[in-house]
Amino acid sequence: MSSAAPRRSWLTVRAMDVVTSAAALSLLFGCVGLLGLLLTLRQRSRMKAHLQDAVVVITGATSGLGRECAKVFHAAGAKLVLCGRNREALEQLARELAASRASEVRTHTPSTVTFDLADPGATAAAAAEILRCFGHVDVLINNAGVSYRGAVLDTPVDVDKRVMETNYFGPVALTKALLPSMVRRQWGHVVAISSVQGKISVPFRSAYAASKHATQAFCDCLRAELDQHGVAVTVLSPGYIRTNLSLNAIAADGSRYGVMDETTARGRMPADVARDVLAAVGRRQQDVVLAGLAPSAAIYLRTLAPGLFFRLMASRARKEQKAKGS
Ligand SMILES: NC(=O)C1=CN([C@@H]2O[C@H](COP(=O)(O)OP(=O)(O)OC[C@H]3O[C@@H](n4cnc5c(N)ncnc54)[C@H](OP(=O)(O)O)[C@@H]3O)[C@@H](O)[C@H]2O)C=CC1
Ligand SMILES: CCCCCCCCCCCCCCCC(=O)OCC(=O)COP(=O)(O)O
Repeated sequence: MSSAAPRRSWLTVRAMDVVTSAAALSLLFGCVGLLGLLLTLRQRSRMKAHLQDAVVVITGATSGLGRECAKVFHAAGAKLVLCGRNREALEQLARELAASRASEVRTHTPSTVTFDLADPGATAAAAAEILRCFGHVDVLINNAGVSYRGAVLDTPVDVDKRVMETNYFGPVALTKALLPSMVRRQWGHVVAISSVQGKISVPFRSAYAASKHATQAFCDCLRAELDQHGVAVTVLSPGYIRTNLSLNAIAADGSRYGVMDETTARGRMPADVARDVLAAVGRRQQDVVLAGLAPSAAIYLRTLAPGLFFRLMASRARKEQKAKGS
């Protein structure tokens, strides 16, 4: 007599195995997808919570990237302290932002603090004034900066110092003046608007590239030291942006360069870069390059094949020198 239990063929058993495995895999992928979605949603809501009502200080808010950062952080609900040298331009921007109704979130009337980052005597008083605006600082965005155009051979060291004062020593002094209050609260965020030229140096930008490399190095040390105090550090390294940077650049003889370079004119719109800055700050990212393929590849080339990178830069220097001569 044969058994009552139905006998399954080998093929049926394999097919059932495959179906079971596929179902398990789908469930697994589904769970991973759902987890990813939940994490993204949590990150977004944290990002919003992080910036809503956060006190955000922006240096160099009078023009270019700083001005656009002011707009996007204001629209995200941040309490802004706008810094710069031109009081009237800062107050005008604060009035414009206060009057704008382009946000769904609760917004705040910005405060302004006027000071020159290149004046070492001004920083302590400026930091105290910044702290008085809203009582503390959550995010310091060191954005103000000046570029430089010239050959090392033609440039007196005074010019190097001026660039370093604005791009490096000023922001370092301001950061140090605001850090104790962040450490006391075990919360804060220092952001540096560096440049692709903080990672690679291109000819005829010695003072500028040096100031941005110094910024990167300072921030990398700062990040390591302040992690234990709840203070985050973000270095953003943009490529060319369509601003007044080249117009305002310091020439080798110390004068204003005063030319809108083609590279600058063809750069990204500052409003787009500002949105990337907002996202990186919201996520408390550590190091972000905001540049296209060629500059990003050049950064890797500098590390992986330095000899080749240096040859390319030397040839670029010869070409530029020749073009200037003709
Ligand atoms: N444009 C570009 O291609 C790129 C720019 N960056 C960086 O972006 C940042 C912003 O520059 P960007 O918007 O392009 O250029 P802008 O020249 O348009 O803006 C520079 C800002 O810095 C301020 N500033 C300059 N010197 C001082 C100082 N001594 N004290 C206080 N504030 C000062 C200016 O204020 P004031 O009105 O008083 O002059 C201005 O608000 C800079 O750090 C720059 O290096 C990085 C990569 C590419
Ligand atoms: C494996 C292939 C590698 C290809 C490498 C090609 C090398 C290309 C060189 C690219 C140099 C990019 C320089 C970018 C500079 C830049 O974006 O700077 C941003 C600024 O801060 C602009 O300031 P500036 O005052 O110089 O206008």
